[in-house]
Amino acid sequence: MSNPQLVTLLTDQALIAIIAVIAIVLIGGTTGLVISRRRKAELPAAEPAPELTEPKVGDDAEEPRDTPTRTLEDTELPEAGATATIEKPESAQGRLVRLRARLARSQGSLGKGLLALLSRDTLDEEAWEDIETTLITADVGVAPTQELVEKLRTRVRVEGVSGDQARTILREELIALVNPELDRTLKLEGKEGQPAVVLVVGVNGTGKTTTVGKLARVLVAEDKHVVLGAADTFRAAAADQLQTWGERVGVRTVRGPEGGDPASIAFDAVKQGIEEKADVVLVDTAGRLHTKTGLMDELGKVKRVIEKAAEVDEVLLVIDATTGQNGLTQARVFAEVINVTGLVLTKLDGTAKGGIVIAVQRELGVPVKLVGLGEGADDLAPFDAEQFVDALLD
Ligand SMILES: Nc1nc2c(ncn2[C@@H]2O[C@H](COP(=O)(O)OP(=O)(O)OP(=O)(O)O)[C@@H](O)[C@H]2O)c(=O)[nH]1
Repeated sequence: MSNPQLVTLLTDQALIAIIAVIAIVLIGGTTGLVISRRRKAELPAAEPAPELTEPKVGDDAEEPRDTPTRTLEDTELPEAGATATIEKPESAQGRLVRLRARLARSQGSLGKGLLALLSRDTLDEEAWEDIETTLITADVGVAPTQELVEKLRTRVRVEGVSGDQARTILREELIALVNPELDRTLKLEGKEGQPAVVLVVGVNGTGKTTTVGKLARVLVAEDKHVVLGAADTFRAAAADQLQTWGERVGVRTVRGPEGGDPASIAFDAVKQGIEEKADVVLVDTAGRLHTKTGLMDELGKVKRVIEKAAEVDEVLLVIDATTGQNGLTQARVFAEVINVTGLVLTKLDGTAKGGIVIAVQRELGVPVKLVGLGEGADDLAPFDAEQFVDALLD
């Protein structure tokens, strides 16, 4: 093969190879482009970047739910048969045994302190002064303290304090001071087939709503048909709180709009109680103590309006045992504006100053009928003078 022929042949072959390579590259590139276009078309359109703004005070933390929240007024009592969630409250007897230990724990230092002082070998003036101080510190009050010390002195002089004598003397004199003669039963017999009406009053935070809830449980445990009246319209959450207590034991709560007229809610609750042939209507009230006249107007009106439907059988004044003299002063104001028939001392578990039982009864001339010994649902017990003193000395 001559040289020029070889060059022509090479050029033709090279040309064919170059064309083939270009064709492959073109086909491959077009396919890649089509696939990549398709992929792009499948992706959702990019969202526009959100505008970032700083949250302001009052903004909702979440989007509001599109279903409206059910109002509590709509809540009905569970259907008969759907009672699985309804609790069975503890009986009064059961709770007394359990709570006595708690009372002894909180008040033990008072009783034991007194006993130790009284059992000293020599009961000199200093020892008697220490006894007085112990009693005053435990909120027994000045007059009852002096009275008790006088009686103890006389008995120790006459009977001596040997052996168990100190305990016996102290027990008897403390029981006398707490006064076992007082009638502490709750008046729960309504007139002429009507429900008994119990009005619960007291300063904010003393434990009124809790006491109404706990008392409902005591009554339900005694198979009583109870209706609750949420006439504390001052504190927004009070009616919800009461309704929750009621629902737990299958008891209806009559409530009104927030800030509504307490007297009209109390009246509606009593009317509901009459319609349902309830045994007891318990009415929770607000304890605003801004002015004595304001309080008198409000409680007076609640009572008067209820009495258009039924008699008020009990007015229970709730006192926080931890507030000492302050609580006593407030209690005095309530007793001046409404005829209190019984006292409830709450939070006795939170203080060693059980002497307030004695002071407050003396001060108001009204018996302590119930004591609160904890935040638990069944931590309310009927008050009993002997059991109280025994718990002090245990
Ligand atoms: N430790 C203890 N706490 C109690 C007792 N009774 C009530 N409390 C607590 O006291 C607080 C106030 O109780 P509430 O029942 O809300 O008081 P309230 O008097 O109704 O208050 P207002 O509705 O504001 O008038 C709550 O935290 C209760 O759990 C008790 O006997 N012992």
